[in-house]
Amino acid sequence: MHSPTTHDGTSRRDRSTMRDYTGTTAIVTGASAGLGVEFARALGGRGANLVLVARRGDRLETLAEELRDAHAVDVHTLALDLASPEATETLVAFVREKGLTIDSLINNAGFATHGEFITTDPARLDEEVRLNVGAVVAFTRAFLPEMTASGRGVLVNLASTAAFQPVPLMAVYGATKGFVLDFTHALAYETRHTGLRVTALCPGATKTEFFDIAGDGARVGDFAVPSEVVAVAMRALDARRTPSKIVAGAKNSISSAIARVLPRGLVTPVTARLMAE
Ligand SMILES: NC(=O)C1=CN([C@@H]2O[C@H](COP(=O)(O)OP(=O)(O)OC[C@H]3O[C@@H](n4cnc5c(N)ncnc54)[C@H](OP(=O)(O)O)[C@@H]3O)[C@@H](O)[C@H]2O)C=CC1
Ligand SMILES: N[C@@H](C=O)C(=O)O
Repeated sequence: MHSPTTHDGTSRRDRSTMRDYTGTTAIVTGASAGLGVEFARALGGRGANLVLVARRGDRLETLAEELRDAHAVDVHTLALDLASPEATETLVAFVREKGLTIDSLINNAGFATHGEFITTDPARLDEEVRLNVGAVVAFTRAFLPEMTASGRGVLVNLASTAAFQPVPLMAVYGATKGFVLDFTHALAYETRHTGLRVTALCPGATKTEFFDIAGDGARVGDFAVPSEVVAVAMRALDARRTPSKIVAGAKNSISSAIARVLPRGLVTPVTARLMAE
């Protein structure tokens, strides 16, 4: 993927000054690595208090200290497996116990598996669906009422350029991100009369721990830098009108727009070749 700074779905006329999140509270899932860390830094830098969630609590605490020192915001951390059946109940109980009201939710935690579906560990596929889809739906449902009532925050769901076409060798991952994209478009419409800004962020390959987990074969195109991808998202969230989908990077914007309209019989074998390289 090439420079993500050139396209964020906003016109020059839409651009406005940076939004201030002071006094609001944002949950960032998957805040122990990659894009989640950068979302936490970006929101904390604009004054948001934070609830950081992932399994590696030590990393969350290190980031929390950094953000408290740098921005004087409140940062809570919760070490939790978000693919576990009790994840939603635990997260909601944690938020209520701290007396917090949630204004923003960044549904960022997710992972992929590269390889033939037929030989992939079924337990891993189950976890992938529970995290990439189940947690996104459940957390959104849990916090959407207070987020729409507040009208001061954002709902960002991490989709992917993988959302725009079937992805052989990452069949489950591509389908989960297709779900996230359409789910988010629908929610953006349903909440259009509230102040909540709702968007699906669609990065291409980005230099994070993602490929350590998915396997390097998962990558298509050049790497983007995580902080730049998040900067693209933050700019689109600053705009007077936030689009319900943000594709990071001009090249990705063009290829995803083409992939979306091509017949599946054409785009699927092309994607299969790219994924097998
Ligand atoms: N990097 C890329 O090329 C792209 C990434 N994306 C999407 O962006 C999002 C972030 O990915 P990225 O930052 O790249 O990946 P990373 O692997 O760097 O980070 C993933 C984060 O998710 C957390 N996570 C994973 N599994 C669980 C779990 N079961 N419970 C709680 N937290 C979990 C990890 O924390 P921990 O291990 O501590 O639990 C980590 O904080 C994902 O949804 C991904 O699909 C989309 C397009 C491209
Ligand atoms: N879009 C990335 C994953 O989601 C990739 O290019 O692999």
